[in-house]
Amino acid sequence: MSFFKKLRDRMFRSSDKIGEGLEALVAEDAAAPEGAETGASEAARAAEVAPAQPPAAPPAAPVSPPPAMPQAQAREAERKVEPEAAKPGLLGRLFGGGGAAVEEPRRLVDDAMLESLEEVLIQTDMGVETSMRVTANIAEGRFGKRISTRELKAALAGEVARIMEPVARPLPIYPKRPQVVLVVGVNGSGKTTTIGKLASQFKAAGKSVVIAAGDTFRAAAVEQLQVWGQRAGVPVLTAPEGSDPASLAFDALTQAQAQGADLLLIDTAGRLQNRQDLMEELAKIVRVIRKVDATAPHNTLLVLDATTGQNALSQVEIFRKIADVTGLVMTKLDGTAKGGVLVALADRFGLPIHAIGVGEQIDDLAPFDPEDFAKALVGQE
Ligand SMILES: Nc1nc2c(ncn2[C@@H]2O[C@H](COP(=O)(O)OP(=O)(O)OP(=O)(O)O)[C@@H](O)[C@H]2O)c(=O)[nH]1
Repeated sequence: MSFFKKLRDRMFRSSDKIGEGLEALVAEDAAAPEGAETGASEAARAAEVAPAQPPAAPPAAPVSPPPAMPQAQAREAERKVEPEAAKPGLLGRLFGGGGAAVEEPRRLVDDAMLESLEEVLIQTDMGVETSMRVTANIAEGRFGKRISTRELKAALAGEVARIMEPVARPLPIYPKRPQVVLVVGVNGSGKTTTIGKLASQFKAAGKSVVIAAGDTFRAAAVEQLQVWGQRAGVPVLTAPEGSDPASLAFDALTQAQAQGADLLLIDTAGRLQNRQDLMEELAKIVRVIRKVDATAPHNTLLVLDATTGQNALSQVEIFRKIADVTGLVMTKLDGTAKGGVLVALADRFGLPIHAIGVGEQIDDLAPFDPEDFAKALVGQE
């Protein structure tokens, strides 16, 4: 299965939420009583969009309404189109061509519609600021026109992809051996799983990988890494429970160097309850590994759990203060209604998003593709 298909299938809750929200938003207007929303200011705004459009005279021929037409006028034109659309010719019906004449429901892009759109986006955890910016961009050039769900989804996917494009960068691979990747993030965000997946994928790509189980406070995390290591055929260096993670990182880097390994992945603890301790622990790991290689760590990956929604934003803020975060991995995009938080993250911090996780298996981690993500997020086929 392609990763896009998997992403689209598994991001069902986000896509459902946005997709259904957009359909409801368009349908709302289609179901509204004729002319109900046609206020003076709206007509004026619509006229502003298309100053050359004569405001009152309906078109003589039954053609589709020009998009910038005031609402009442547009509806009038639509009514004239309907009888044609409802009666496809015999040949058309025989060969299934009749369906093409069925008009898609459309909604006027006005203030009320844009407000509803903003709400739909906020519900997916895109955040207020980003939702407002995206909505404003959607409005540009479309205000006063009538838009279908399909067009709205395409426009939205385009906007999301545009925001995400600059941050979509795979984990950079340097000629430096071993390349040291420090992996940070709160407990349960998916650090261990991500390290396991990365190790397996790099190993499968022919790289030699070493893992350091630096969360020495959680025996379960160490065991989990050992399982991943066995599965991937990658050595996992461990230390006794409660011992100094910096000392383990030092040993691991020395060993990785001696082995001529390509990549050293260092897991870390994620206890944010005591931020000061964690800060000191991470700073010490960095200090100590720099005794072996002054340029290490070459990447500091922050692993974020998509299901935490807006909380991911504050985690980035905190971890940027305690570690020199160079890139993000977003896990658990499967089964969350909060996938929009990735857009907020990109918009707010501009940190590279290296990979996304959509499940617990090795191949459920893939480089971040902005267009696939945007399409999956808005439920576009
Ligand atoms: N559905 C889903 N589950 C995931 C994904 N990534 C990780 N998980 C699960 O999330 C849970 C926590 O993942 P861990 O990798 O243990 O997280 P951690 O950050 O290492 O947590 P600690 O070991 O407590 O520090 C596990 O049950 C994983 O299987 C993902 O992309 N999708």
